[in-house]
Amino acid sequence: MLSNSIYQPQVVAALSQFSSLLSSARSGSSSGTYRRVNTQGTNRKTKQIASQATKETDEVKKATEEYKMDINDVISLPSQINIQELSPHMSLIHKGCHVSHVSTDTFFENKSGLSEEFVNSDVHQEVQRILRTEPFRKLLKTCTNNLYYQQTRGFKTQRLKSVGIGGQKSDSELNKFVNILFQDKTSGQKPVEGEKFKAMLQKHAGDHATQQELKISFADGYLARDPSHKKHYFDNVIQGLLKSAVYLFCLYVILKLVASNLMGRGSGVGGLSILKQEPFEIAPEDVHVTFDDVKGIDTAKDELMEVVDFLKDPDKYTVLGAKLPKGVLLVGPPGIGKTLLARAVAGEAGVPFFQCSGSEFDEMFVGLGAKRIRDLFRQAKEKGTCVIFIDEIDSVGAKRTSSELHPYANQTINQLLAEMDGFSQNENIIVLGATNRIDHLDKALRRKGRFDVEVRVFPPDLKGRKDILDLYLGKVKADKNIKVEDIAKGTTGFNGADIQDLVNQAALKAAMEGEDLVREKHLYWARDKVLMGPENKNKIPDENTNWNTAYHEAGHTIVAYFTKEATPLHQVTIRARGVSLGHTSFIPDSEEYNQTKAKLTAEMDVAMGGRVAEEIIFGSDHVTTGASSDFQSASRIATAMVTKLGMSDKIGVRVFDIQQQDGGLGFIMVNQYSEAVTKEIDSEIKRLLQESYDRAKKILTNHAEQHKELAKMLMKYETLNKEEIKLVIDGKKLDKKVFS
Ligand SMILES: Nc1ncnc2c1ncn2[C@@H]1O[C@H](COP(=O)(O)OP(=O)(O)OP(=O)(O)O)[C@@H](O)[C@H]1O
Ligand SMILES: [Zn+2]
Repeated sequence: MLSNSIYQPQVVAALSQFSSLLSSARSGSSSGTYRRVNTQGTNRKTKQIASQATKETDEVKKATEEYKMDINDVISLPSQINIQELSPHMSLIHKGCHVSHVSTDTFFENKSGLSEEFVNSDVHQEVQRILRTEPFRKLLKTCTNNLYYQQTRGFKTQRLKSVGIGGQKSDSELNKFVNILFQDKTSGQKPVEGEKFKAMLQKHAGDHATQQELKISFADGYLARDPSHKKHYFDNVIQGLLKSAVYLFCLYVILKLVASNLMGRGSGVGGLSILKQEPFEIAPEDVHVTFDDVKGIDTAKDELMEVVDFLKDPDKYTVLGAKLPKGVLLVGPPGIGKTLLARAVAGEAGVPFFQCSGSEFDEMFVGLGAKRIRDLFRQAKEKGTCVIFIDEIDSVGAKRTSSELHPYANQTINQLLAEMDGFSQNENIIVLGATNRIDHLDKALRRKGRFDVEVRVFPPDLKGRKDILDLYLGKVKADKNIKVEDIAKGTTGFNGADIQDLVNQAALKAAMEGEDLVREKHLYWARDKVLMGPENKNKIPDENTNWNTAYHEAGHTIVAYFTKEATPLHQVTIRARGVSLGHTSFIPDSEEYNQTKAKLTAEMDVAMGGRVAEEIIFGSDHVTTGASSDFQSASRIATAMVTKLGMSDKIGVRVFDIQQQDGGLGFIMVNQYSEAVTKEIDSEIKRLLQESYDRAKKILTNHAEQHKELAKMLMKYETLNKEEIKLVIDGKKLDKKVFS
């Protein structure tokens, strides 16, 4: 890619890890309370909210695009009003949030208040009725949110506050406006002021901007009359007041606690009854998850089978005197399904489930973390047989500290150890702990009788990803012809949460396109989005940049096409996405568990293709900065080949622990080794990169015509799939629908 283009497994893995990190950060529970979990998972909730938000903006966008209303329609609105016609009004209002309003007083002299007759008139009633209907209010909410947003940003604060939805006009002004426009229908009079309004518009014929503002004012007038907006506004006020009250209360509690600690009263726990929180338990009937819902991590599932069996029939084990582990550690990166597994254990066994997160035991106050642990285990013990799940156990069970600064940090962990030691024979409690940093855990936690079993959860392999895809595609309306295996091949490094997200994104896209089924193209689209961020709607407006991108990407493509060991091409595009201007993507034929020297070399050659192409076409003075990430990945491969993988004959198989102090940019810092060795390593890396560059150059020189043709086609069609790439390279005619 220009800047980001090549899907390398490592990059994919890093990216997917990053995205699940993000999602777990977003969905992280607030500390201080045991989470009551529903089986949908917290991530799901965040996603729902996110998709809701997209929908609303889209609706507003659509309304904005649809604005085609003739002014005559606006004026006769009261008699033939319907929701479709109102949507454009909303868009006007939406725009109205940004443009400056023209005061209605400027246009109408009549300044009397709203008459009683008018309030009782059919017209008014009808407008009120429609304003209260659901679709309209939904749109309205988006707009009001926008207004409140402006308010919080400090724009026009006072004025907006004084009118709520009404924009910049005061309430009485708007009353007047409505009154002027809609004459009492009962008297049979035509809306005379409507005529005035029309005349006013005609007066400004040709001055589109003023007309627009007039219309905005008009639509505004409608809205200001609906009391429900005020309610919305006051709801916000009330919410604000409530919030302040809560803050004040918290402040009071904290001050009180600090005071009681300072005065040496109580143990520091006694005074905390006010903060006491009962852990939430999830009843067996609420834990709907079973092992069938967990795919792609079969080894971990198998290992936990034993635990389920024990929970189901403890006597079978205890009769023989067999002891099952009290604690099982689930170890693996975020988003891989550890929480899901734990829930499935409880679900399969049909026993109560307690879930909490290690971060909830943070030592806010002396002894509070330990107390929470005690509470949790007390409740669990009352149940007899159950599963306790402690997510992020590293944050409670991190290595104990002897630091003067954290004299109480050990209390929580000691309490946890004591509780686990204290299980008696008839308490069939299994504690599952999840962590992705096992080396951070206190050794004492992993001793016999505590968390002495470790279940490693690995990212799903090809079959695993296919199973997870099947699972989630089964939950949406999907095209039966989707080649799921191909998608699975193209999602190396994705974990369960990523795949769930991918299917969800694809379904959203399909819905947005008005399709009846989720199709393969939506899944690929979603994959690219998950990997590289959202697509830029428009082409980069600069022709030169586009040509540069086209040659650069075509360069990667040609080198990949003519390099035997390179990963097969999937598609090439010059449509910008996230930070990249274009990219070339690849999908391996089969899952790669190991990389050969030839494959790594091919990967470097392909990475070089972009810059080499720029140099050949535009000359060495006109190469761009867009190849930096290509170089970065090539350098990383070369460095690893020389220092870690024994793939340089000159250096041999010795592994060098090189400290890269530049975040892996490839400009390495070598420690501990003699200057001669350092030099040799350096020159080997340089040689590998140079050879790669030369190979790429040779391919592009030999296939100059095809390279140029491919760039041309990219300029024309923006995106080419592997079949189309082949057609172009084979010199066949390519004729496909041109993108807008
Ligand atoms: N193997 C899987 N099979 C099916 N769905 C999965 C799988 N892995 C993850 N998911 C989906 O992703 C969501 C998030 O996964 P989960 O919370 O279990 O991951 P985790 O490993 O516990 O991550 P974290 O460390 O961030 O808590 C799950 O609720 C589930 O919907
Ligand atoms: Zn590139």
